[in-house]
Amino acid sequence: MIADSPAALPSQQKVYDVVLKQAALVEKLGKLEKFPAIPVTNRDLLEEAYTRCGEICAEYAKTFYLGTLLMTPERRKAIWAIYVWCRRTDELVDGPNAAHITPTALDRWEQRLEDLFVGRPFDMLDGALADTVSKYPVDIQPFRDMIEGMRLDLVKSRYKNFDELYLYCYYVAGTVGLMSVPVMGIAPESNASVESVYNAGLALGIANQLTNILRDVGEDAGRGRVYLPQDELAKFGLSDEDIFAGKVTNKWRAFMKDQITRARMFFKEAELGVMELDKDSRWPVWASLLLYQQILDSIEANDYDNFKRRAYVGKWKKLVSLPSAYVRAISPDVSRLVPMS
Ligand SMILES: CC(C)=CCC/C(C)=C/CC/C(C)=C/CC/C(C)=C/[C@@H]1[C@@H](COP(=O)(O)OP(=O)(O)O)[C@]1(C)CC/C=C(\C)CC/C=C(\C)CCC=C(C)C
Ligand SMILES: [Mn+2]
Repeated sequence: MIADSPAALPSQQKVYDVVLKQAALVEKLGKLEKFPAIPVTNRDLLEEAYTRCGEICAEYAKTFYLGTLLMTPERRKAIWAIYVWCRRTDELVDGPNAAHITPTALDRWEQRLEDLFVGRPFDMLDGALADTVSKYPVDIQPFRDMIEGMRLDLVKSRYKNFDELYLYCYYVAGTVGLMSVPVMGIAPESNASVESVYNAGLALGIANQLTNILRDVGEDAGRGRVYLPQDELAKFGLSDEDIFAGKVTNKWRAFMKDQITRARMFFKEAELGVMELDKDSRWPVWASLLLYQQILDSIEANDYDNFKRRAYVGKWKKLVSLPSAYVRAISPDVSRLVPMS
């Protein structure tokens, strides 16, 4: 779905405005070139902060961490800093202290974000991100929007239709694409428009989150949450009761097939953008794309039982995906985005 087409959902149009703003920022600053870093008084402390970000990343997301090792040292550190901020944001509503998190706590977290963007970090991990955002054309809006997604999680547990769900997925995951593209960089030889590459990054985030949602249906239901479009459930003769009953029926299989098809469409949209990224950033992105897509295959292999069985990608499959991602990353004949006229 082209986000600026008349058929696009209202939330897709709203998110596309953010994409255009991000792309304009890059064009204003030159094609993803650095702008002057804020002065750092203690370089050792900053290096220590980045190292800690790398350690956290390795602890929580081993495969992804391995992928980042192929990026240039500067870019890898920046991606780690962004990863850690996202992880900490998600932990606020999903971590051990989640029960104590109030909208006020999220307001305070947002204030810290505003401060770090003007060079006043609260702690050393914020310091790493402050340094990153001063070096790359990363805008604050996707970060604010991710916090907005966490706010939504505090008050909302049902989604009327895909329009509402799309906006949620943008907030918690599409934003990650918009934060990462300016660091990963667009290949100097790319003819694609900046906004089309951002759009592909956004699509990868949406695809990943839709996949997460489909994998975690049973787990989320256990917490009273249904991240599935209510109108689409109804179309297949299903309701919340069926989700809580957790029985795999033919209606459920048919519904799931539809949802998986949509997630795959977003992956396809994302694939077009990967080859436009800077050469050394492509491999980790391909790796994450291939790994996440395999979760969808695994849901199918489980005969759509995402109530009691958790779809996962085994160690060997993960390992095999890495060289396959590498081959894609270096092969020039993968379909590319067409330049905008
Ligand atoms: C052109 C092109 C294709 C560029 C690629 C752009 C790019 C790098 C996109 C990344 C997309 C991505 C990895 C999105 C993350 C989506 C995600 C799974 C979000 C999760 C949200 C909350 O969901 P939930 O609570 O339901 O999930 P859990 O049960 O908690 O798992 C998140 C957990 C939000 C927090 C996100 C992160 C911690 C991931 C941050 C990742 C990065 C900054 C690095 C991305 C880089 C690469 C190379 C993949
Ligand atoms: Mn989470």
